[in-house]
Amino acid sequence: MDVTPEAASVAQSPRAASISLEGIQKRYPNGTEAVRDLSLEVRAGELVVLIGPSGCGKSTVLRMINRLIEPTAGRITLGDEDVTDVDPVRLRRRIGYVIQNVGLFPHQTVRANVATVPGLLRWPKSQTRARVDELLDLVGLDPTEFGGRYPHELSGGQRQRVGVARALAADPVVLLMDEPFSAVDPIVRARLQEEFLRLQAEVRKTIVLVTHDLDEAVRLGDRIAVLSEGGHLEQYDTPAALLGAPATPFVREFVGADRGIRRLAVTPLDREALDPVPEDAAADLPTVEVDGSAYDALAVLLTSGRDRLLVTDAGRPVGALSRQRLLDLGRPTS
Ligand SMILES: Nc1ncnc2c1ncn2[C@@H]1O[C@H](COP(=O)(O)OP(=O)(O)OP(=O)(O)O)[C@@H](O)[C@H]1O
Repeated sequence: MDVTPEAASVAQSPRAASISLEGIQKRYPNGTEAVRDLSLEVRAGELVVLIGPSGCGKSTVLRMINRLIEPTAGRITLGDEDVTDVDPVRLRRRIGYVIQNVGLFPHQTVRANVATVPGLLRWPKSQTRARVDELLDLVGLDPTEFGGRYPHELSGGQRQRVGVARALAADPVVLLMDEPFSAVDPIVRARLQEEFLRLQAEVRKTIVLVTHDLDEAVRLGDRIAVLSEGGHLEQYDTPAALLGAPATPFVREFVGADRGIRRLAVTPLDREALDPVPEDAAADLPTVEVDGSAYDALAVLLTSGRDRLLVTDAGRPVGALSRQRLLDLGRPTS
């Protein structure tokens, strides 16, 4: 039987649903047209980032997906189900929601916070307890050490992890995240992002994440939707395509003059593009592992002051890369 890549990804993640927005509009009662006419498809198991300037309608879009806000026109479907046909409270139990500063219940322990939705769904106590422990482990918090603490007894990063665990508790088909990592300092943020990518590789949820931070979008997104005022979709593409070929002047300006550097971070070291291992000088060249990015290779070159490096696979040389070749990788195509 032939299986399309999309069907295969659904098969591997039966608990993730695709999302489809068709001609969505939101006009607030005061007349503000926050979103004029937006159509967007998110595949099951995909992590899509919404990015754009302040006020362009990102949060409005996110909150229409779980019906915290009702669209004034258009259709939103999860899998093959129209969300307007579903009771909003039931809908929200199938959609995890993580917001900036997390919104944990301050007078409840970490365990009780994570158990919120299983509690509403009246899961048996033993099942809830097992699920809560499993999730705390999954987000890197030891349940024995942290389960009984209150939110004010945690660091910002730990609170953020509890927020993610809580959102995943009832195995939602979709996870919506609004600036989830913006309340922590840059170092914690980078670590949370890395952990989050590992977590996503394991749980493979359909995720829509809103951020202001282009580096975060490039690091996390399978695809990035760049929005301008009124929720207008300027470009919807992979990070490499977005940085390599901005589709409109707005996107070009938004991704900035340093997009070449950013692009290196999402450019893999293509084995086909490597020069042969030089027989004479290989021993004293600096090295980078082949599963790193072109950015990693550039960092090695800059630190070493050399103009060529050796690319290795588990320590064994597989090719060489010159500085010029490396810089060409970051050159935008338009
Ligand atoms: N309840 C509301 N009533 C009226 N206008 C609103 C309401 N909520 C948001 N808006 C307006 O809708 C537009 C989009 O707001 P939204 O919060 O979706 O933008 P955003 O892109 O998420 O912004 P930010 O990045 O600053 O969080 C803005 O002009 C905002 O002022």
